Amino acid sequence: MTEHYLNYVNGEWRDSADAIEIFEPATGKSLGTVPAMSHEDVDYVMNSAKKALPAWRALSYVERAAYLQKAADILYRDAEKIGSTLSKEIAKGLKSSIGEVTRTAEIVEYTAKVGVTLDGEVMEGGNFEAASKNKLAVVRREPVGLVLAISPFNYPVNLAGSKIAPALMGGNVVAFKPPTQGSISGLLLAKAFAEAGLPAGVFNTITGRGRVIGDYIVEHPAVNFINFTGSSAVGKNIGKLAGMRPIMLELGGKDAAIVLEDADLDLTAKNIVAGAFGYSGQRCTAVKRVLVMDSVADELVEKVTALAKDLTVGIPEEDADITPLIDTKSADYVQGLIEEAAEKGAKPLFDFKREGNLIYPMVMDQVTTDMRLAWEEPFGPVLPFIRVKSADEAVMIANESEYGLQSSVFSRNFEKAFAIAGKLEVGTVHINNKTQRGPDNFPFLGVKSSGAGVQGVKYSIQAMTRVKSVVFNIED
Ligand SMILES: NC(=O)C1=CN([C@@H]2O[C@H](COP(=O)(O)OP(=O)(O)OC[C@H]3O[C@@H](n4cnc5c(N)ncnc54)[C@H](OP(=O)(O)O)[C@@H]3O)[C@@H](O)[C@H]2O)C=CC1
Ligand SMILES: O=C(O)[C@H](O)COP(=O)(O)O
Repeated sequence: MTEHYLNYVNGEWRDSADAIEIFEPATGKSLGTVPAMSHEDVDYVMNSAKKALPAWRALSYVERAAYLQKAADILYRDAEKIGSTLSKEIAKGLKSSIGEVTRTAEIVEYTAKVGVTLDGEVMEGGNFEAASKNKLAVVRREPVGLVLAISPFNYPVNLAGSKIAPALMGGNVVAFKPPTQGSISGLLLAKAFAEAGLPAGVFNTITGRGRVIGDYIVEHPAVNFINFTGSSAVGKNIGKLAGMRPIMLELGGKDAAIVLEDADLDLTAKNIVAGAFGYSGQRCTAVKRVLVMDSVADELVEKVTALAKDLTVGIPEEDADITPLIDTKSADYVQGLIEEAAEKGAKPLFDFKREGNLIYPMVMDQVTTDMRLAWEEPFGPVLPFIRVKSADEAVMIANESEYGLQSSVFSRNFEKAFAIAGKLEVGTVHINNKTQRGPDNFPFLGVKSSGAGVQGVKYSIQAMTRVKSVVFNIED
């Protein structure tokens, strides 16, 4: 018998009339069931959260930080337990899954530390005009209210913690909807917050299929801020439904690694392989295309292929580098991109191999801009090489993407790399390193179809709070 997990609402574990069964992607075995919340269940979550808001926002920063520190300690303690379920639920290598939980604990702990240093300010009207010299503004940050946090399947715990902790630190109450494939792990994360003793209603969970309850929770009038990570399609829909309410969207990407003639090719190859194939390419920040100068393309392709050949393929428990993709639809999509590119003349450097949803790593050379693989996000273990004649051509192709999450530039010429970084339409450029979100105190954002708003501990707290000024008019 597998376990039936419950939602955490208003300080209690609650069931719903319907349930969803969660299966392990790697084995097809049942991992347990979670409630499928109805609209009435959702209303109860939102009402409970709203009731808890006044007392929570009235607490001092140090009091809220103490709750977060407790939650972080519990997450450190339970990292292996939560990580082993997470590994099964989303077919992520066991070590990386435990690492995801530990990284979440680190974010929660750091949020508690940074939160207590964020001060308001006092402003003098006389700095603008002499006539206002008697006006003094006390500018402080206030919570936005009820934050709806929605995380994706590939980081169900970490991309939840990185929203929940800054929201709570800012004095907000939270309704957290984990991805369905990842909801058991999301509810285990909730257990840590529950054990930390947060007052009832401050933190709540909502499980249910996004396509069934997604629009309802997003449009819910009680919600004041939507903090979402996931696909661009769902994100754009949320943007439309949000109306005047502020949002944070972290969406898809097609991150390019631009490799110049003078790059250290060993370092470049190592970074490209780690960046492209980590968690089988199911990362928004994965290296999703290489734009390499013709003159060094052969050598780089050879080095990348040699490293990719050594990637281990298998099941998450064995910590294989490449594990089965999250579902059949995703695996079919990746296969379709590979086949279309091959039909149009791209050169697969390995034999295509697929067992169920397990796709073996694939490197494709001679990919050109008429192929879908040059533009679409596979979210799987396939790495296209596009050969270019100049840095300008690389920048042009990089910027033609509908996405704008991150890019890498590999070069020994720092000035040249810096100049290229300035031309790339993305949120972050990494010089001589793979694209990646962390360290988690850095700003993390996407432009164009890759998102809206800025994440990163301090930035997330700022995004989910707003300034309020009280102006004193002082008699002479
Ligand atoms: N830029 C970034 O930081 C990141 C971006 N991503 C992107 O996310 C995608 C993969 O994640 P995936 O989970 O498949 O993305 P989805 O967009 O399918 O789902 C993300 C979350 O949204 C929920 N959801 C689905 N439909 C709705 C709706 N109508 N309204 C509200 N919520 C809804 C899902 O629930 P349910 O599971 O129940 O459907 C899930 O919790 C990739 O495109 C990837 O690039 C991923 C991680 C980081
Ligand atoms: O979901 C994603 O892919 C993450 O936001 C990327 O995080 P990472 O670069 O740390 O894997």
